[in-house]
Amino acid sequence: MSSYTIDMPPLDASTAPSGSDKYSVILPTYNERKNLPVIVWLLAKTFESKGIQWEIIVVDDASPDGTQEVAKQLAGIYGEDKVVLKPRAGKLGLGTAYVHGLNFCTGNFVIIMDADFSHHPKFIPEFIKLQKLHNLDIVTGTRYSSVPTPFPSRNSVSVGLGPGGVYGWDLKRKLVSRGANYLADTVLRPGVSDLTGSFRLYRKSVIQDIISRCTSKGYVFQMEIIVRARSLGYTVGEVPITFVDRIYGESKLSGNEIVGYAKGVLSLWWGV
Ligand SMILES: Nc1nc2c(ncn2[C@@H]2O[C@H](COP(=O)(O)OP(=O)(O)O[C@H]3O[C@H](CO)[C@@H](O)[C@H](O)[C@@H]3O)[C@@H](O)[C@H]2O)c(=O)[nH]1
Ligand SMILES: [Mg+2]
Repeated sequence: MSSYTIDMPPLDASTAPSGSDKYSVILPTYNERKNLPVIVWLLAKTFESKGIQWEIIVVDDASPDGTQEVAKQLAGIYGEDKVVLKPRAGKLGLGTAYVHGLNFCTGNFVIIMDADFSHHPKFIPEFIKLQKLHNLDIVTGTRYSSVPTPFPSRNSVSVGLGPGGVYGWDLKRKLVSRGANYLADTVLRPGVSDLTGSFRLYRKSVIQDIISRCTSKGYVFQMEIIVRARSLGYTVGEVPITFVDRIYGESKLSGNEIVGYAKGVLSLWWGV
Protein backbone atom coordinates (compact mmCIF):
# COMPACT_ATOMS: atom_id res chain seq x y z
CA MET A 1 0.00 0.00 0.00
CA SER A 2 1.29 3.51 -0.76
CA SER A 3 2.43 5.98 1.88
CA TYR A 4 0.04 8.58 0.51
CA THR A 5 -1.14 11.09 3.07
CA ILE A 6 -4.21 13.20 2.61
CA ASP A 7 -3.41 16.79 1.74
CA MET A 8 -4.87 18.41 4.80
CA PRO A 9 -3.26 20.22 7.71
CA PRO A 10 -2.44 18.18 10.81
CA LEU A 11 -4.75 18.44 13.78
CA ASP A 12 -3.85 21.90 15.07
CA ALA A 13 -5.61 24.61 17.04
CA SER A 14 -8.13 25.18 14.24
CA THR A 15 -8.84 21.56 13.40
CA ALA A 16 -8.34 19.73 16.70
CA PRO A 17 -11.35 18.57 18.67
CA SER A 18 -12.26 20.96 21.50
CA GLY A 19 -11.79 19.76 25.07
CA SER A 20 -15.50 19.02 25.35
CA ASP A 21 -15.68 16.93 22.17
CA LYS A 22 -16.14 13.22 22.67
CA TYR A 23 -16.21 10.54 19.97
CA SER A 24 -18.43 7.49 20.45
CA VAL A 25 -17.60 4.56 18.18
CA ILE A 26 -20.41 2.09 17.48
CA LEU A 27 -18.95 -1.32 16.63
CA PRO A 28 -21.60 -3.82 15.47
CA THR A 29 -20.35 -7.36 15.91
CA TYR A 30 -21.46 -10.79 14.86
CA ASN A 31 -18.80 -13.47 15.34
CA GLU A 32 -15.86 -11.07 15.68
CA ARG A 33 -14.10 -12.71 18.62
CA LYS A 34 -10.74 -12.74 16.86
CA ASN A 35 -11.01 -9.23 15.45
CA LEU A 36 -12.36 -7.31 18.44
CA PRO A 37 -9.21 -7.09 20.60
CA VAL A 38 -7.09 -5.66 17.79
CA ILE A 39 -9.64 -3.15 16.51
CA VAL A 40 -10.24 -1.91 20.07
CA TRP A 41 -6.48 -1.58 20.60
CA LEU A 42 -6.06 0.35 17.35
CA LEU A 43 -8.95 2.67 18.22
CA ALA A 44 -7.65 3.31 21.72
CA LYS A 45 -4.19 4.08 20.34
CA THR A 46 -5.59 6.43 17.70
CA PHE A 47 -7.63 8.45 20.18
CA GLU A 48 -5.18 8.41 23.09
CA SER A 49 -2.23 9.49 20.92
CA LYS A 50 -4.18 12.60 19.91
CA GLY A 51 -5.65 13.30 23.36
CA ILE A 52 -9.20 12.80 22.11
CA GLN A 53 -12.01 11.66 24.43
CA TRP A 54 -13.56 8.38 23.28
CA GLU A 55 -15.73 5.38 24.04
CA ILE A 56 -16.64 2.25 22.10
CA ILE A 57 -20.15 0.82 22.13
CA VAL A 58 -20.06 -2.86 21.11
CA VAL A 59 -23.43 -4.02 19.80
CA ASP A 60 -23.20 -7.79 19.68
CA ASP A 61 -26.10 -9.88 18.44
CA ALA A 62 -25.65 -13.01 20.58
CA SER A 63 -22.64 -14.19 18.55
CA PRO A 64 -22.14 -17.91 19.08
CA ASP A 65 -18.33 -17.55 18.92
CA GLY A 66 -18.01 -15.83 22.31
CA THR A 67 -17.54 -12.23 21.09
CA GLN A 68 -19.33 -10.95 24.19
CA GLU A 69 -16.89 -12.66 26.55
CA VAL A 70 -14.05 -10.94 24.73
CA ALA A 71 -15.85 -7.59 24.93
CA LYS A 72 -16.25 -8.02 28.70
CA GLN A 73 -12.53 -8.75 29.05
CA LEU A 74 -11.70 -5.65 27.04
CA ALA A 75 -13.99 -3.56 29.28
CA GLY A 76 -11.95 -4.90 32.20
CA ILE A 77 -8.71 -3.81 30.54
CA TYR A 78 -9.66 -0.39 29.10
CA GLY A 79 -12.42 0.52 31.59
CA GLU A 80 -16.16 0.02 31.52
CA ASP A 81 -16.61 3.65 30.52
CA LYS A 82 -14.40 3.07 27.45
CA VAL A 83 -15.58 -0.31 26.15
CA VAL A 84 -19.32 -0.58 26.69
CA LEU A 85 -21.06 -3.83 25.73
CA LYS A 86 -24.69 -3.42 24.71
CA PRO A 87 -25.76 -6.84 23.44
CA ARG A 88 -28.98 -7.94 21.82
CA ALA A 89 -30.79 -11.25 22.05
CA GLY A 90 -30.30 -12.37 18.44
CA LYS A 91 -29.04 -11.42 14.98
CA LEU A 92 -31.36 -8.51 14.27
CA GLY A 93 -29.48 -6.79 11.43
CA LEU A 94 -26.82 -4.16 10.89
CA GLY A 95 -29.09 -1.11 10.60
CA THR A 96 -30.94 -1.78 13.82
CA ALA A 97 -27.60 -2.48 15.55
CA TYR A 98 -26.63 1.16 14.87
CA VAL A 99 -29.99 2.38 16.20
CA HIS A 100 -29.51 0.32 19.35
CA GLY A 101 -25.92 1.51 19.86
CA LEU A 102 -26.84 5.14 19.40
CA ASN A 103 -29.04 5.01 22.50
CA PHE A 104 -25.92 4.53 24.62
CA CYS A 105 -23.51 7.04 23.04
CA THR A 106 -22.45 9.80 25.42
CA GLY A 107 -20.24 11.69 22.93
CA ASN A 108 -21.28 14.64 20.77
CA PHE A 109 -19.85 12.86 17.71
CA VAL A 110 -20.56 9.29 16.61
CA ILE A 111 -18.33 7.10 14.43
CA ILE A 112 -19.77 3.99 12.85
CA MET A 113 -17.43 1.36 11.45
CA ASP A 114 -16.97 -2.38 10.95
CA ALA A 115 -15.16 -4.47 13.55
CA ASP A 116 -13.16 -6.63 11.10
CA PHE A 117 -10.34 -4.14 10.14
CA SER A 118 -11.93 -3.40 6.78
CA HIS A 119 -12.22 0.10 8.22
CA HIS A 120 -8.85 1.16 9.60
CA PRO A 121 -8.89 3.62 12.52
CA LYS A 122 -5.96 5.53 10.95
CA PHE A 123 -8.51 7.37 8.81
CA ILE A 124 -10.43 8.74 11.80
CA PRO A 125 -8.14 11.77 12.34
CA GLU A 126 -8.73 12.66 8.66
CA PHE A 127 -12.49 12.48 9.19
CA ILE A 128 -12.17 14.74 12.23
CA LYS A 129 -10.02 17.26 10.34
CA LEU A 130 -12.42 17.55 7.43
CA GLN A 131 -15.38 17.85 9.80
CA LYS A 132 -13.68 20.61 11.81
CA LEU A 133 -12.38 22.50 8.77
CA HIS A 134 -15.86 22.80 7.23
CA ASN A 135 -18.10 22.32 10.27
CA LEU A 136 -19.73 19.35 8.52
CA ASP A 137 -22.63 17.29 9.84
CA ILE A 138 -21.35 14.03 8.32
CA VAL A 139 -18.01 12.82 6.99
CA THR A 140 -18.18 9.57 5.06
CA GLY A 141 -15.32 7.33 4.04
CA THR A 142 -15.31 6.67 0.31
CA ARG A 143 -13.77 3.76 -1.59
CA TYR A 144 -14.76 5.31 -4.90
CA SER A 145 -13.04 8.68 -4.84
CA SER A 146 -9.45 9.63 -4.12
CA VAL A 147 -9.49 13.21 -2.95
CA PRO A 148 -11.02 14.62 0.23
CA THR A 149 -14.13 16.58 -0.78
CA PRO A 150 -15.98 18.75 1.74
CA PHE A 151 -19.15 19.26 -0.30
CA PRO A 152 -19.35 16.53 -2.96
CA SER A 153 -21.84 16.73 -5.79
CA ARG A 154 -22.63 14.64 -8.83
CA ASN A 155 -20.24 16.89 -10.76
CA SER A 156 -17.28 16.61 -8.37
CA VAL A 157 -14.12 15.53 -10.12
CA SER A 158 -12.75 13.17 -7.56
CA VAL A 159 -10.66 10.55 -9.28
CA GLY A 160 -6.94 11.09 -8.79
CA LEU A 161 -3.94 9.60 -7.10
CA GLY A 162 -4.26 8.46 -3.54
CA PRO A 163 -6.19 6.09 -1.33
CA GLY A 164 -9.70 5.02 -2.04
CA GLY A 165 -10.34 1.52 -3.23
CA VAL A 166 -11.12 -2.02 -2.27
CA TYR A 167 -8.64 -4.82 -1.62
CA GLY A 168 -9.43 -8.51 -1.31
CA TRP A 169 -12.88 -8.70 -2.86
CA ASP A 170 -13.61 -11.05 -5.76
CA LEU A 171 -15.14 -9.73 -8.97
CA LYS A 172 -18.66 -10.68 -7.95
CA ARG A 173 -18.51 -8.72 -4.70
CA LYS A 174 -16.96 -5.73 -6.50
CA LEU A 175 -19.79 -5.78 -9.02
CA VAL A 176 -22.42 -6.00 -6.27
CA SER A 177 -20.91 -2.96 -4.52
CA ARG A 178 -20.49 -0.91 -7.70
CA GLY A 179 -23.94 -1.92 -8.91
CA ALA A 180 -25.55 -0.96 -5.60
CA ASN A 181 -23.92 2.47 -5.74
CA TYR A 182 -24.78 2.94 -9.41
CA LEU A 183 -28.43 2.03 -8.82
CA ALA A 184 -28.91 4.41 -5.90
CA ASP A 185 -26.91 7.19 -7.58
CA THR A 186 -28.96 6.96 -10.78
CA VAL A 187 -32.36 6.69 -9.13
CA LEU A 188 -31.90 8.98 -6.12
CA ARG A 189 -29.01 11.28 -7.23
CA PRO A 190 -27.60 12.07 -3.78
CA GLY A 191 -24.21 13.13 -5.22
CA VAL A 192 -22.03 11.12 -2.84
CA SER A 193 -19.50 8.70 -4.33
CA ASP A 194 -19.85 5.78 -1.86
CA LEU A 195 -23.38 5.23 -0.61
CA THR A 196 -23.00 1.70 0.72
CA GLY A 197 -19.88 2.13 2.83
CA SER A 198 -20.48 2.43 6.54
CA PHE A 199 -17.29 4.07 7.84
CA ARG A 200 -18.56 7.49 8.85
CA LEU A 201 -18.41 10.30 11.38
CA TYR A 202 -21.66 11.99 12.38
CA ARG A 203 -22.65 14.85 14.60
CA LYS A 204 -24.73 12.96 17.15
CA SER A 205 -27.80 15.20 16.92
CA VAL A 206 -27.74 14.71 13.14
CA ILE A 207 -27.55 10.91 13.15
CA GLN A 208 -30.29 10.85 15.81
CA ASP A 209 -32.54 12.96 13.60
CA ILE A 210 -31.85 10.91 10.47
CA ILE A 211 -32.17 7.54 12.19
CA SER A 212 -35.56 8.49 13.60
CA ARG A 213 -36.76 8.72 9.98
CA CYS A 214 -35.08 5.56 8.63
CA THR A 215 -37.11 2.45 7.91
CA SER A 216 -34.57 -0.14 6.72
CA LYS A 217 -33.02 -2.79 8.95
CA GLY A 218 -30.06 -4.35 7.12
CA TYR A 219 -27.07 -3.19 5.02
CA VAL A 220 -29.32 -0.87 2.98
CA PHE A 221 -29.30 1.40 6.02
CA GLN A 222 -26.03 3.11 5.00
CA MET A 223 -27.51 4.26 1.72
CA GLU A 224 -30.77 5.39 3.31
CA ILE A 225 -28.88 7.52 5.84
CA ILE A 226 -27.03 9.49 3.15
CA VAL A 227 -30.08 9.93 0.92
CA ARG A 228 -32.13 11.21 3.86
CA ALA A 229 -29.25 13.43 5.03
CA ARG A 230 -29.14 15.08 1.62
CA SER A 231 -32.89 15.60 1.44
CA LEU A 232 -32.85 17.14 4.94
CA GLY A 233 -30.08 19.56 3.91
CA TYR A 234 -27.31 18.21 6.15
CA THR A 235 -23.74 18.78 4.99
CA VAL A 236 -21.70 15.75 3.94
CA GLY A 237 -17.97 15.49 3.26
CA GLU A 238 -15.95 12.59 1.87
CA VAL A 239 -12.54 11.21 2.83
CA PRO A 240 -10.94 8.50 0.65
CA ILE A 241 -10.41 5.24 2.50
CA THR A 242 -8.99 1.90 1.56
CA PHE A 243 -11.31 -0.98 2.37
CA VAL A 244 -9.42 -4.21 2.98
CA ASP A 245 -11.46 -7.40 3.19
CA ARG A 246 -11.39 -9.22 6.48
CA ILE A 247 -8.83 -11.93 7.32
CA TYR A 248 -10.73 -13.65 10.15
CA GLY A 249 -14.34 -14.76 9.79
CA GLU A 250 -16.87 -14.25 7.03
CA SER A 251 -18.95 -11.47 5.54
CA LYS A 252 -22.59 -11.49 6.65
CA LEU A 253 -23.81 -9.98 3.39
CA SER A 254 -26.44 -12.37 2.04
CA GLY A 255 -28.63 -12.54 -1.06
CA ASN A 256 -31.51 -11.31 1.12
CA GLU A 257 -29.53 -8.17 1.92
CA ILE A 258 -29.05 -7.49 -1.81
CA VAL A 259 -32.78 -7.86 -2.50
CA GLY A 260 -33.49 -5.68 0.54
CA TYR A 261 -31.16 -3.03 -0.88
CA ALA A 262 -32.96 -2.88 -4.23
CA LYS A 263 -36.31 -2.62 -2.44
CA GLY A 264 -34.88 0.15 -0.24
CA VAL A 265 -33.79 2.21 -3.26
CA LEU A 266 -37.24 1.89 -4.79
CA SER A 267 -39.09 2.79 -1.61
CA LEU A 268 -36.90 5.88 -1.15
CA TRP A 269 -37.60 6.80 -4.77
CA TRP A 270 -41.34 6.71 -4.02
CA GLY A 271 -41.07 8.41 -0.66
CA VAL A 272 -38.27 10.99 -0.68
N1 LIG B 1 -24.68 -6.65 15.66
C1 LIG B 1 -24.63 -7.05 14.38
N2 LIG B 1 -23.51 -6.86 13.66
C2 LIG B 1 -23.50 -7.27 12.37
C3 LIG B 1 -24.61 -7.88 11.74
N3 LIG B 1 -24.27 -8.15 10.45
C4 LIG B 1 -23.01 -7.74 10.29
N4 LIG B 1 -22.53 -7.22 11.46
C5 LIG B 1 -21.22 -6.60 11.72
O1 LIG B 1 -21.12 -5.51 10.81
C6 LIG B 1 -19.79 -5.36 10.32
C7 LIG B 1 -19.78 -5.51 8.79
O2 LIG B 1 -20.19 -6.83 8.46
P1 LIG B 1 -19.46 -7.70 7.33
O3 LIG B 1 -20.23 -8.96 7.20
O4 LIG B 1 -18.01 -7.77 7.58
O5 LIG B 1 -19.76 -6.78 6.07
P2 LIG B 1 -19.01 -6.77 4.69
O6 LIG B 1 -19.56 -7.85 3.85
O7 LIG B 1 -17.54 -6.68 4.87
O8 LIG B 1 -19.62 -5.42 4.16
C8 LIG B 1 -18.98 -4.19 4.26
O9 LIG B 1 -19.24 -3.59 3.06
C9 LIG B 1 -20.60 -3.28 2.85
C10 LIG B 1 -20.77 -2.77 1.48
O10 LIG B 1 -19.86 -1.81 1.18
C11 LIG B 1 -21.07 -2.29 3.85
O11 LIG B 1 -22.42 -1.96 3.63
C12 LIG B 1 -20.90 -2.90 5.17
O12 LIG B 1 -21.21 -1.96 6.16
C13 LIG B 1 -19.48 -3.33 5.35
O13 LIG B 1 -18.66 -2.17 5.44
C14 LIG B 1 -18.96 -6.40 11.04
O14 LIG B 1 -18.37 -5.82 12.19
C15 LIG B 1 -20.01 -7.47 11.43
O15 LIG B 1 -19.63 -8.24 12.53
C16 LIG B 1 -25.79 -8.07 12.52
O16 LIG B 1 -26.81 -8.58 12.08
N5 LIG B 1 -25.74 -7.63 13.83
MG1 LIG C 1 -16.43 -7.08 6.49
